[in-house]
This record gives sequence, C-alpha cells and structure tokens, in this order.
Amino acid sequence: MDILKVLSRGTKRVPNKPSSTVDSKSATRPTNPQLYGGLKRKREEEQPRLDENKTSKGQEDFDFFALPKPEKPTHDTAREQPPKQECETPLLDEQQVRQILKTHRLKFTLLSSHDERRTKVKKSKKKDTTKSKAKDSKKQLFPQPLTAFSELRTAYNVSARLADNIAKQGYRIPTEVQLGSLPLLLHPEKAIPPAAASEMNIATDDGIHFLGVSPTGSGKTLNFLIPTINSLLRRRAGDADQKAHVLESIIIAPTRELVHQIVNEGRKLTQGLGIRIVGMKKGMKIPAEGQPVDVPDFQTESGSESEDDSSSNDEEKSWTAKRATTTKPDILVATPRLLQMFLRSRTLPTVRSLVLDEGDVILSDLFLDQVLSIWSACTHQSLRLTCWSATMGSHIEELVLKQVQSRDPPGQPVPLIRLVVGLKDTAVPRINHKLVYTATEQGKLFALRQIFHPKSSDDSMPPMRLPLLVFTQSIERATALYDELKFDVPAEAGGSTRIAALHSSLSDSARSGIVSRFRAGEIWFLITTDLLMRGMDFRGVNGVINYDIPTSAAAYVHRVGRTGRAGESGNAVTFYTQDDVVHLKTIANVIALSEKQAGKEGDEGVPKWLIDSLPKVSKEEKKNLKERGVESRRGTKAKITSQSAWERRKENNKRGAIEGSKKRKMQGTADNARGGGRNESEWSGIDD
Ligand SMILES: Nc1ncnc2c1ncn2[C@@H]1O[C@H](COP(=O)(O)OP(=O)(O)OP(=O)(O)O)[C@@H](O)[C@H]1O
Repeated sequence: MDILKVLSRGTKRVPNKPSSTVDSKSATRPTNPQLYGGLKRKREEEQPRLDENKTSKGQEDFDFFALPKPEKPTHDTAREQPPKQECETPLLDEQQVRQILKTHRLKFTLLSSHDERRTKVKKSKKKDTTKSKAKDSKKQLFPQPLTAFSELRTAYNVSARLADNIAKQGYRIPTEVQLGSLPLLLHPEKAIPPAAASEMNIATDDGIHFLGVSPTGSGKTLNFLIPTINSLLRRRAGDADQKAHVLESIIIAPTRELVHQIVNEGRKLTQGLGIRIVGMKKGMKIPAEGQPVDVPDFQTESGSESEDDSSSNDEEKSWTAKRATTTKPDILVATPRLLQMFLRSRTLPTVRSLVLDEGDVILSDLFLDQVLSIWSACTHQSLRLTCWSATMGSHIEELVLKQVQSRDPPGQPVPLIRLVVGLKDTAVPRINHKLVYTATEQGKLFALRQIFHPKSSDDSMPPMRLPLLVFTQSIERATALYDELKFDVPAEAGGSTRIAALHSSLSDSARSGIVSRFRAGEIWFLITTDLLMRGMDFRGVNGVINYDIPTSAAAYVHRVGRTGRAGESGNAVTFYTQDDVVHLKTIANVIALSEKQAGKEGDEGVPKWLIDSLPKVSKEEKKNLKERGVESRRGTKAKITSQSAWERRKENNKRGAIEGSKKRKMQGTADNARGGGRNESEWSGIDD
C-alpha cells in the first residue's frame, strides 16, 4: 500500500474502476467527500513507503477502492457465515498513522481509563469537581485509520454482503470521520495495537464507548450504522437459530423525521442480510424484559410512517387492533419520548448497543430524563454507547463519562474515546457565510424578497439557487413568515405550493408530506425551525437563510450545515437587526473560525472590524438567548408582516382574477381563430 494514496486519495482519480462497484447514485455524489484531506498534499517522493515489496508497477495501479467480489448467498435467510480470513492488510506504523490523522485533522482523546479513575478517586478528596477529573484523564490516541472501504472486509472483519451493500450505495472514499473511527468501532483491539493499549492502560477487547464530533454532512449516519449492523451479523454468525430476531441495538434521534431518515439509510445497508431495522411508531410494542413481543413491521403497516410523541392510550389500542403484519426488530430507531413512553418500568435486557444521534440535543434538558431512563432500561452488562454530533459541549462529555463509569463492572473499566474532526463547533469549509444588516424586521422581509426574486440587481446578497431553507426563531414566526410569503411565488411557477412551513405543531402526515415534497424538489422555499432540521440530509440544498439569528453557536453550525453536505458547496446568509447586535458576536466568531479553518483569506464572511466592534456576549446573555430567543420576537411580538393578511389575500385574488381573465381571452382568441365557439362543458370548466 502506498502512503501517498492514503494521504491524497481525496484528489486522485481511481484507476480502472470496476463498474460493478458503483451504481447510478455515485454519479451524483461528489468525487471527494473529504473536508481537510486534500489540503496538505505531499509529493510522492517525500512519502514513506509502507511495504517496498508492494510498490511494483502492478501495485501502483492497484484499485484502492475496489471491493472483493460479493459472495453468493448460500441460503434464503442470507445470514452471514463465519468470516473467511482474507488477505490481511498490513498495519501502518505509528509515524504513518500520526501523519494521516494530522492531514485529516483527526484527534482522538481517551477520556477515561482504569488507572486514571483510581488516581482520580484519590485526588477527588482534595479537588472534587467532575470537570477537573475529566481534564486529568485526557490522553491522545493514534488508532489505525481506514484507508479505503475495501479494508472493511480485508482488515476489519466486515461481512462481505454488508461491504457489498456499502459499495452498491456508491460509497467509495471514506469521509474523515469514517476514516478515523470505523476501525476503532469495528475492531478496537486491532485499531489500537496491544503495545499502545497497554501504554495507555486500557483494555479494548471488550469494546469501547465512543463520542464522535464531526462536521455536519460528514457521514456520521453511515459511520454508526456499519458497526451496528456488522456486530449483529458477526455475533449471530455462529448461532444455531440464525433466523431469530432479537433487539440488540437502539438508535435514538431527536425527531421522527430523523428517525425515518436513519431507518431508510439502514434499510439500504441491510438489504439481503436478514437484519430488521425498524422506526418506532406510536402504539408499537417492543420485546422488553426479555419477552418476545410482536412488533408491527414499519414498512408493511398501513398509515403514517412517523410516530407521535404524544400518543394516547386510545390511539394505541386502536392502532394495535388494526395492525396488519407483525415482526420483531434487530435494530430499533426511536425518539426518546416515544421509547420512554413505551418502556415505563420495563427493561431491555438484550440491547448491547445504544447510539445517540445528535447527542448534544438528546442529552440536553429537552430529552435528558427520557434518555437516562432508556439507558438504565438497557441492562445488558456489555452495553456500549456511541454518541454523535457536529457540536458537543464539554458538559455533555462529562455527563457521558459519569454515566458510563457508573456502569463499569468492578475492575473492568471500558474506555471512553472521543474523536474530534477539525475544529470543534465550526461550520464545514465549503460554505460561504454572509451577515446582512437589515436594521429592522421590515428590512428582513425586504432583504428576503431580494433573494427570492431572481431579477434583483442588488449584489450585497449572494446569488442563491433554489431550493432554500429559511430558519426562524419559533413556530409562530415560521407560520407568520409563511403567511407573509405564500403569495410571492407567481401562480404560473406553482404559486403557494412552492413554499411551506415545517414545524412540530403540524400533524404527522403534514410533516412527512412536506419533507417528501421538499426532497422531490416540489417545494422551493422551506421555512422551518432548529429542532426539526437537526440531522436532516437533503441533497442539493443550495442555501440557508437565517431569517432570525440562531440562538447559539451550535444552532448556527447545524442550521448552515443543511447545505454544503458531503463535499458540496453552499451559501448561508444571516440577517440581523438592531435588536440582534448584542448577541451577534457568538455567530460572528463561529463564521470567522470556520473561514480560517477553510483557509479563506481576508474578510470574506465577516469583516474583522465588525467582530472587534461587536459587544462581548456574557454567559448569562448567551444562556438567556438559547433558552428564550430574542425578546422582541417572542410570543405576540412574533408577527411578521408588511401588509395585513386581508390585504395580501385581496391582492392575491385580484392577481388571480387578472390571470384568469387573460387566459380566457387567449383561449377565446384561439377558439375564434379555429373558427369555432365553445361548447357548454368548456364554459363550465372555466367558470368553476
Ligand atoms: N463516504 C461517503 N462518500 C460519499 N458520500 C457519503 C459518504 N458517507 C456519507 N455520505 C453522504 O453524505 C451525506 C451526509 O451524511 P449524514 O447525513 O450521515 O451526515 P451527518 O454527519 O450525520 O450530518 P449531520 O451532522 O448534519 O447530522 C449523506 O447523503 C450520505 O449519503
């Protein structure tokens, strides 16, 4: 293997790509999902060789990303057989590993270990704060990276069929987070060789707990799904009763939209594997307390695919009564509230893996009680936790550390390892950021219309192609903005159907309808709120408009992260008024840091003079803003309007009447030209 290929693989074309490994989807994927890998490319002659014997001419042309040919299924359940030992991929030496991790800006830190814990307990008598304990125990690690997806099979014991499903989805080059953490999650003993593990005083043979912090759109979903699915396959490979479905993994996500998205991704990876991944819905029963309970199948069940956190007993009963098919999941994806509602005092003894997607929200006050009770309900002693997000505060890390340590069996601590990709809490490099001062609320509407109307000649606004996401501070503001804008799109371009507001007070079916229409490109402007968009992956969102300023640095990162995903570029515009100036520094700093990280020179997104002139934001103000939003936009002050709704409707009706009259005239001219009049039925159509 050539280290140059490892370091520069984001920029190098793959020679002789076998057509069987790529499907149509790959054509639409960016060729380079790397964020930082291509930045510091070294010349070939400077690179150390891994194995001189393997650098013959033939080896130079070795298709780095090609996967081994899929094995033929041997039986109908398509269960995996114990792995055949394939050609071993040689381990990189520590210097090479360090270089790759540095190039891709990957930093692994051990947040806990047995010895550290003992010293900490002693120390804690003097200095008993969790923060100082956590700080004391941090150490850097250099695990083996994944140099190509093909290594999943050859080096990390991934099932051939799972590897084949990954290839079929067109995934060819691992992103940074995948490159860094897949080996560690799949095969920790191999990723951290025994010498390094003993130096760090950790044992990895019984798995690890993991915190993954990587930019938005960097492929964290695939990253937690692959190890989850693979460990299920491997564990069951030797089972006599391979057909049994036992709930072994739970993935928790904050919204039903995200649950649905994860299930969809999971389904693509589990095709033909005999693994059932199910999204939890209201009324669903899951196998708790070790009792096998029938679970309705997510796909075959009639009705809405999304659940509702506030399901009533009546709804539950009627739903259960009308269920058509039942099944049991191997992997359950759920929102915290719904799962906890089902659990009450029941336990989930068979669950070995708990994944928290958007972990910082999941462990925020919004869901903390529910998540902790789910965590306690998972009573298996080998339960391993992974927690993922693009932003993660230190209080979340401390919370996770405290929780996992409290469950460690005596004398057998399980390491908690954290990976940070790039700089923590920054936006992805390929986004252009712009702060736009609009002075007043009216000014925002004016600025938004300039973006919406393509004929605008104002170049203070970046050119933004459709589709666009527009964020507001609250549901009331999203609805008000929708009411204001719904007549802005001309009828001939689809009128109000092109614009929608998505928020949690809508019904399940309305929410999933809007998401599907937005995915299908039927909706061009989607007005929404922070929580609803967490983790959502819409291909081709070209721009994000923060109509109301985000209420925290994390909110900014996640909002703008709906564009510029998987290596694509995007635009983010943030409006601010006089009322926002006191809060702006936090956002301006995130933009400045993100631009610096992206290697952008000068004052592209936010001029230095602006940052310097903005007032400092106190901790108290930050907290207040995060919890309550900007005061002048709360409650009844949430109104957004340039005219009264009545005036807007009147204007729209007038416009419609004029359009209709024009059409009738044209139709009449055409009919007269054909020499015939209209018959009754034609008239009735137009008059309706
Ligand atoms: N190795 C890869 N090569 C190309 N595309 C990839 C790769 N891995 C993931 N993707 C694609 O990148 C997109 C973003 O992935 P995903 O939604 O998992 O990001 P994320 O890191 O979870 O983002 P967020 O923090 O916003 O939740 C998806 O469309 C996914 O299919």
